[in-house]
Amino acid sequence: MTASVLDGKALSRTIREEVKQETARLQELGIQPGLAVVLVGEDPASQVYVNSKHKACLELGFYSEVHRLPNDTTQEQLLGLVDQLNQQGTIHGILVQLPLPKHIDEKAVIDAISVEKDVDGFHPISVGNMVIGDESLLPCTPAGMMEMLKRNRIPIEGKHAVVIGRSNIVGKPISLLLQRENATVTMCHSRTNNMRELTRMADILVVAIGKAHFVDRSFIKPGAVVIDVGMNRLENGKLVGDVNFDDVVEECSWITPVPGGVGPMTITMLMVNTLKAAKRVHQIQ
Ligand SMILES: Nc1nc2c(c(=O)[nH]1)N[C@@H](CN(C=O)c1ccc(C(=O)N[C@@H](CCC(=O)O)C(=O)O)cc1)CN2
Repeated sequence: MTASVLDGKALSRTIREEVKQETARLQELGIQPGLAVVLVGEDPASQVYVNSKHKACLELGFYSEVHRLPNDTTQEQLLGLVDQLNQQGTIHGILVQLPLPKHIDEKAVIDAISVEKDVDGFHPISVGNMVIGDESLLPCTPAGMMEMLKRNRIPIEGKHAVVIGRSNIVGKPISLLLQRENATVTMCHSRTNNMRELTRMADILVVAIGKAHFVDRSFIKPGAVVIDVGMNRLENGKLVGDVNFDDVVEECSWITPVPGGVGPMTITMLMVNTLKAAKRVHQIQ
């Protein structure tokens, strides 16, 4: 068996086209979705992501503000900017690029973002709403994964999903979203004993552990769907996932590549969330 590849770039193009059309409809009503992205410091990867977010906004017809602050910005200064953006009518979504420099408390900053503008879905109220199944903006990477499964009509209900990794940004939310679709979910992490015994029972395996090529074919149940959220830069500069793609591809039914899988969906779902936030504030269906 050779797996079909879940192409995040192609799906992103489709979804962005949908967002663009919906944005044009809003503009006829005098509404332009607006996103503010805040970057503190000069982390090279973060700069690339922030530029991509700005570019995506312009392509879709959004209003975009990028605030680039120096590395020695104080927490008070950053909270002051978040407060200003919370009040600003042209802004429907606020995203503070992570990671933040060590002297700034990430949680304090996320908590300060108005829930209505929390397009990252990281605010504790957004997380709480997701847990109880109420309407909320979902974290972009897990939301992107769900979209990849659903739009490719990959069955979730009744399936055994195993998630490796328990981060607040990926592992925990994707476990909840899969459970919401009636999967039976097992969570594994760095201290799980006999991890292979669990992963070999997985119909859907999500890997978000942050270790290059951690998963090989010995982890895989034949025919499984494998979603790789890892992004690891090797010394030779190559970007690889947490899954050894070449080793696993003949064992599974579907697989996401790195690059070109889940990654591109992250920024696309940010655009979807910003559009939703704008529609919600203007009470548009
Ligand atoms: N506030 C947030 N910070 C961070 C988030 C987030 O969702 N919210 N996620 C990541 C970074 N990120 C977006 O911010 C992001 C990561 C990866 C990609 C992507 O398209 N990856 C490509 C490869 C890109 C490359 O070559 O480096 C891929 O996988 O194909 C987009 C966005 C952490 N911070």
